[in-house]
Amino acid sequence: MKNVIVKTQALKKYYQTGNQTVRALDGVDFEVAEREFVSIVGKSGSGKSTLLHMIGGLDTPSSGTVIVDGLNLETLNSEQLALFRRRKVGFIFQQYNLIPDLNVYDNIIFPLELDGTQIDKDFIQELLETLNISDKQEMLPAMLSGGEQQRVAIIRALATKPAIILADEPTGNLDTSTSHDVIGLLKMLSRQYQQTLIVITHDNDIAQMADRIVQIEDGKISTKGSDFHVSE
Ligand SMILES: Nc1ncnc2c1ncn2[C@@H]1O[C@H](COP(=O)(O)OP(=O)(O)OP(=O)(O)O)[C@@H](O)[C@H]1O
Repeated sequence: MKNVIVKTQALKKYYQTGNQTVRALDGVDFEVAEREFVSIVGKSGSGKSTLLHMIGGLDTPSSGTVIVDGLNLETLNSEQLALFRRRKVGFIFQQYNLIPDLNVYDNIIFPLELDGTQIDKDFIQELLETLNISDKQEMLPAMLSGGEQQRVAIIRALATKPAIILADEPTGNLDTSTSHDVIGLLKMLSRQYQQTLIVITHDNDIAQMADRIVQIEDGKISTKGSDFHVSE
């Protein structure tokens, strides 16, 4: 039995808009094992991003518990939560969120500098080479294609050596073949560096690349056809 690195219990997130309550998450019990690659699928508005935000400590639950790598996020103050986000988790979003005025290399090391962390230059060069972008490290993001920008965002997420990578529609802006390449690389790197990978996707082929697919429906983990194991 593998160690559980992410665990949510009776997790709820309700949003109040006017006199309407949106039950974005409505009782989610969810576990991810260390080094597992899980894809999260479900219709638009089903609660996928909300779940990822809770796991990443980007937002707080209405009720329920989120435990990541043995830390109950509820018990962390805002400073500890910021450290948790910077050190434990690597985020990759559909929008690459690169800083336009910084070149590729400086974008990658930006979170490390923010955190005052020692920069492992060899590791960054290895990532740049693996993702075939080392010749572009002095370029500004605007000079890169979408796929290249997303590869930079992936390196930036991996550079801090986080235990968990959380990716929200990371290939939503890319064509199908680039998307599959990018996820293939992400999967390979997460294996290589023994990271846990959670990816939200609308793309069935990408979902199938995971060890396990979890389906969210109306803020709950769907019981039909979900949580099945695609591979060992
Ligand atoms: N800040 C907010 N205020 C009010 N409602 C919100 C807020 N954030 C999300 N919601 C609502 O919560 C529900 C779940 O949203 P969420 O973004 O988690 O869905 P999703 O499955 O990620 O959708 P998509 O695939 O379109 O990104 C939706 O009905 C959404 O409108």
